[in-house]
Amino acid sequence: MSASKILSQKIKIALIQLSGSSPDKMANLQRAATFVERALKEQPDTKLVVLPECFNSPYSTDQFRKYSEVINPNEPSTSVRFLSNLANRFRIILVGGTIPELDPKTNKIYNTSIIFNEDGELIDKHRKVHLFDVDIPNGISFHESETLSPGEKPTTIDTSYGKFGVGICYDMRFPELAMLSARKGAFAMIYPSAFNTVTGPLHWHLLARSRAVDNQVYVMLCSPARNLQSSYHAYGHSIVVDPRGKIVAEAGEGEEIIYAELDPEVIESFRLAVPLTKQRRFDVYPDVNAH
Ligand SMILES: NC(=O)CCC(=O)C(=O)O
Repeated sequence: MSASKILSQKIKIALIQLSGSSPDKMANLQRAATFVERALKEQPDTKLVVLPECFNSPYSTDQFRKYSEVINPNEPSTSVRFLSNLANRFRIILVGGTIPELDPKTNKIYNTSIIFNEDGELIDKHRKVHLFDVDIPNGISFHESETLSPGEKPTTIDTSYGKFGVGICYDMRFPELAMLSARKGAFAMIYPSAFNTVTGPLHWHLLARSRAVDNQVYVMLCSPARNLQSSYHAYGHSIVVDPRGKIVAEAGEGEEIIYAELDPEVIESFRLAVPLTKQRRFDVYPDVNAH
């Protein structure tokens, strides 16, 4: 597939690094709306906006069920209705961070990203596939699986600009999701995220740049701002990396919006110069699925 088809035209994007969420869901949604409005005032051509992981609920395993919502496009829940209106009002594609999702059939809870088009339609959702379960001595212990269940499928979204893949935070450690989306022709991987202050300095930039270089796609990681009053200290540093592995925008640790323009020419020229897709040797590694 030619790169001009991968991304049909230049697109301006914004990542909103919101402060770590307060216990008040409605206040968190309103704050997200204020920042989206600010982004569109500062950069009126912005067409795609990303919010962080768990932007309207505490990032805490004992709180996920309490804040969970049933995601049903026919009966929109609080967050779905709010984000749908926001996307429609500003005519943007909105990757609405993540919210805890309750599946009413199974009573399971998922960490789920909901994605809206410019008309405010819920076009897809991604349930976090790889749960953040770690024990780092003298560092951090966190076990999402205490209350969350893992998603069961990769997610690639079709838009008027082309396709992008969605993963959630810890998902970025597993190259397979990005690889699958890239092979379907995605121009970018988007990860609403909330790394912590132990693993963030070690791996955040490395993983963003690796997924970009592996797949020659743009990579966007959107974090909450660091809030030392909350139980979980997010790393911040929301970041946009281009298909060459170059960091084109990066936030600090506080509340901030970062902007970037994704350019099909950057994808096309780098793929021509370093033609990885043509050079793959599935004859040498036939166990790796070519599709
Ligand atoms: N919210 C998460 O998935 C955190 C992932 C993380 O911090 C990591 O090191 O991986």
